[in-house]
Formats: sequence, structure tokens, C-alpha cells
Amino acid sequence: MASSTFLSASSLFATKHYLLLIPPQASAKGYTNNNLRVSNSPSFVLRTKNSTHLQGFVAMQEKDASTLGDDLKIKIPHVLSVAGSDSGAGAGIQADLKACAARRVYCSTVITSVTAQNTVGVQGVSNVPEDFVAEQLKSVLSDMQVDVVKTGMLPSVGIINILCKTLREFPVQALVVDPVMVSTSGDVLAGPSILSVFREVLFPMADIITPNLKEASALLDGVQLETVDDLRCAARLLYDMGPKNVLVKGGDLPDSSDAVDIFFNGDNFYELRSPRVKTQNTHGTGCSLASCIAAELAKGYPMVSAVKVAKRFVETALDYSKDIFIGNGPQGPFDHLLRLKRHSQDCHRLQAFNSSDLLLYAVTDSEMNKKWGRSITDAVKAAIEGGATIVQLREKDAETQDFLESAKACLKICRSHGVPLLINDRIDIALACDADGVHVGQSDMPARVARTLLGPEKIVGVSCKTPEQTRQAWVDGADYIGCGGVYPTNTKENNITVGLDGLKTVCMASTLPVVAIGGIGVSNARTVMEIGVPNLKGVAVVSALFDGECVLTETRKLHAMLSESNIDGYTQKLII
Ligand SMILES: Nc1ncnc2c1ncn2[C@@H]1O[C@H](COP(=O)(O)OP(=O)(O)O)[C@@H](O)[C@H]1O
Ligand SMILES: Cc1ncc(COP(=O)(O)O)c(N)n1
Ligand SMILES: [Mg+2]
Repeated sequence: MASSTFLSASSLFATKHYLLLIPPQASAKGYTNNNLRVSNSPSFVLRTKNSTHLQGFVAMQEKDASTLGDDLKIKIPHVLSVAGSDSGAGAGIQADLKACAARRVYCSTVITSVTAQNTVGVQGVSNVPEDFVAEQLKSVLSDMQVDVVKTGMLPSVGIINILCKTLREFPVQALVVDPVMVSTSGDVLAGPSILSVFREVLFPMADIITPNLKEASALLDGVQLETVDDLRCAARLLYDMGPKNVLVKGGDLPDSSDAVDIFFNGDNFYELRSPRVKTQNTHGTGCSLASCIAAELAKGYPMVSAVKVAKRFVETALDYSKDIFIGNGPQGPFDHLLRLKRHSQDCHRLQAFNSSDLLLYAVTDSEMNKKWGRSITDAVKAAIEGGATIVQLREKDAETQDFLESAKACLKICRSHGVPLLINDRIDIALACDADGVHVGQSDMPARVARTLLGPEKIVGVSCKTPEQTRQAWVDGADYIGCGGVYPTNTKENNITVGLDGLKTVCMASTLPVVAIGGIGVSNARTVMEIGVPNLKGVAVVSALFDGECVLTETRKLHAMLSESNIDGYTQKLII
């Protein structure tokens, strides 16, 4: 790759374009998918089997990427995990898949052994026949553009020899060897017979080996390892067996308040230290650490960075998972995706978005709250008690930290009443407090991006004035449309009023439920709701609720009015 071109991923993403690097002669020569690969992070790099010079690049719009022919596609970083299955899914292949998914890398798998395992220990082991391990290896490596191979449980000399032979036939960018021998529970996963083939055949091929204390000791004929200095000596001795780098893991170092690992690359020692997380949920830490190293290497990061990121990843996941409870044994699994806790919390919004939630949509305004001397939480509480069916925090001038604190407090109130809470514009705040969704305007974060950032289950609303914007909102994955200003309003300067006709046009064109906004209150809500169009589900109000002495009274009045108005018929028939 003497003359390859490297561009930073961040500069590429900033342009909202995918950049595809194409040597001018590539299409002319008709390169196939196999010898022309584009990888995306941290650099977009064009690789060709015969090191073809890169002489130019083409920038294309994101949507144009789908029109690409088979000969030029975006290469996804790919780790192949060659390891054992853990039925409890805390360690082994299952941990590797989760770690790679969390690190945004594709992971394929070759299963060497199937274990019956849980949080108590290993109840049974059934090794996969060697020929069938060979068959799996060939299937994946002959087809799938693997960047890095990561090994875990390799239970027999035969399987290790097959792996080494196959890797010579199908070389990869890096080999990460986690020399698994004993599970955290103390059960033997690979006996001493494999020690010599590890030392003599596999380690010399490895870019890094990652033994834990017990494994390092076994590989060094049983030497005692009890201090950080002992880890350093072990790292040097293991390095002499031929791997390019060694990481001796000190998760089980006795009497250490920190979790200390020693990394040695032949020149320098690095002491990687993090506070020891007080938790039982450490089953699978070693497997996950090695997979994360492999994932970072597959993305193209250098070894030291990969190891540092991996250590931080494990530490973060352990900290997040320290209180989760799965199984009755002494070593529980942890949550690689940092997702499990939220879904089991009592306060998580459990119902899916329902368009009837749009009936009385309260939108807060920091100026009005200031004017009437009330906190945002008091305003939200009163609106909900008065009958608001959904709340949006629209705090255009708030300091971020204050806004986040208010949002968290409002979320508690909303959750306890089963009312969804959305944040106007600020996706970061919505993510930070785990709000139920966001509402974005035409010049805010595009709805498609908001959807990607928030995930499929959050609520995304978009302000639309025209049928075209409405159609786009649907395509972008929005849940509802806010249409307005229906009437002139002083909460939004220079806002074009669409009137009842504009509202009708948008509702007729929309495949999503619509909430009307702008200058609506008790005096005109009925007129708006009775225009007789499909999809109009409610009214969104700011001043009518919050620009007055008593939010509770105003909300009750509007709620009574909306409950009486004739909004059945059309509005019950949602077209999605
Ligand atoms: N309680 C803990 N707190 C923070 N990090 C930990 C903890 N236990 C293990 N680690 C880290 O997890 C990784 C795996 O280490 P270790 O548990 O020693 O390996 P193995 O799982 O192979 O036995 C290491 O980076 C180690 O420092
Ligand atoms: C199938 C399998 N592979 C590896 C481990 C090691 O687990 P740990 O990472 O906790 O040492 C395990 N318990 N089971
Ligand atoms: Mg461990």
C-alpha cells in the first residue's frame, strides 16, 4: 500500500457524504469484489491485492451508494471468533459476538466446543469434531473477508493444528490469541496437553496473546504470579515464545484494589490500571477483552490503542452491570451493550407510541415559566394533572446542565403518570435522560438522523407545513407530524401561518398522525379538531396552558373541551 490515500473518518462524516476511493483503472480492469475492498474506519482505505496506486477519488451522495455495482462495496471490519460456546452466554462465542456488536464490528464464528455452563460453573463439555472445525474455518475464511481472527477455547492439539494450517492458507491481518484454559469458575476448558502446541506453534503466529494469571502461570510451568512485578516478568518470558505482543491480565491479582494488566510489545511495558469494579458479574471479561482488541485492530487501530480501548470497554461494561442479577452462581455475566438495566427499570415507558397520546400536547416554554415564577417541573406536573396526554420540553435558552436536570425530574413525573416526555430539538438531552423521544423542526437535526441515534422504539415527531415535508417525515421514520402555525402565535417569531386550509392539506397528505400547533386554545380548539380530516389527533399548546396564573385550571378547561369535541370517526382510522 505504498501510495494509498488515508482520510480521517471524522472529516468524511462531517461532509455527510460517503467517500469512496476508486483508482481510475479499477473499473476499467474490472476488479472483482475480492481484490477491491474499501474499509471505512478509522480511514477509508482502498486495498487492492496487487497494491494498485490510488490516483483519485469520487465523492457520492449517501443515497447514491445503493446504486453501486457489485465490484465496489463498503468493507465492514470483520472479526472471526474461533472459540467455545457458553450456554449461559456470559463468555465464549456469545461474549465475542456481543463485544464485537458493541464495538460495531462484524463477527463470524467457528465453534470448537459446546459447553453446558451457567453462573455456577461448567456442567459439561462436548468438543466439536476436528474435521468439522476445519469445515467451519474454511467456510468463513474462503468467503468473508475476515480482517482479524480471535481465538478462545481451543480444546485439543488437533484443533490448534488445524487452525494454524488454515490460517497459513488464508492469511488475515492479525491474530489475537486468548489462551483459554480454565473458566473463571475454576473448571478446566483445555488441559495441559495443549501447552506445548500453544508455545511452539500458535504463539509465534500471534499478534498478541492475552493470558490471565492462571494461564500465564501454567504456560510458565506453574510459576507463582502474585504481584505486578511478577506480571512484568511473566510478560517478558511469554514474549520470548514468539508473539508480537503480550497482555498479562491481572483481574484475579490478589489484594489489588485496581484491576492491573501488563502490556509488553518487546520494547516497552505499559501498566494498564483501572479501579476494580466491585461486582460478581465478571464472567466473560477475558473473552470480551480479547474480542474488543480484535475489533479495534480490524478497524485499523494500532495495537496499543486497541488494548487501551478494550480495557476501558470492559471496565465501563462492568461498572454499568455491577448490580444486575442473572443466575444464582458466584460469577454472573455482564451487559456488553449497556442496555439491559433501562428496560427492567420500573420507570421505563412500557407502552408503544399511541396516536391518541397527541390529544392534548403540552409544550413548555422557559420564558413563560420565568414570567409566572414557576419551575419547569411544577409546570409539567400541573399540566399532567390537568389532563395533558404528552409533554414536550422546549427550552430554547436553558443551559445544558440545567436543562438535563429539569428533563430528568420531568421524566420522573411523566413516567409516574404514564405520559410520554419528548425533548424539542436536543437529541443529546433526550439520550442523556432517556426521554421517550424528540420533536424536531425542518432546520433541526434531520428526522432520519434522530431516528438512527435514538433507536427504533423512541418517538420522533417532525414539524411540517407542506405535503412534501410530510412525505419526507414518513420516509425518515417519524411517528407523528406537528403542523402549524395554524393561527398566528407569539411563541415563534417569523413563523409562517398555514391556517386551517394548510392544516387540512397536510392531514390529507399524511400517512402519520398529525397534531395541530400555533395559537390554539380553548376558544378555537373545537374549530380545529372538527375540520373533518383524517389523522388529526389533537392540539399542541404552549401559551394557552403556560401563559397564565394557573396551569392546572387552563389545562383542565382545554382537556374538557377536547374530550367533548367530535374527534372520533376520521381520527380513529390511522393509516399506518
Ligand atoms: N472487577 C473488575 N473491575 C475492573 N476490571 C476488571 C475486573 N475484573 C477483571 N477486570 C479486567 O477484565 C479483563 C479480563 O481480566 P481477567 O478477569 O483477569 O481475565 P479472564 O477473564 O481471562 O480470567 C482485564 O482487563 C481485567 O483487568
Ligand atoms: C466456552 C468458554 N470459553 C471461555 C471461557 C472463559 O471465561 P472467562 O472470560 O470468564 O475467563 C468460558 N468460561 N467458556
Ligand atoms: Mg475474568
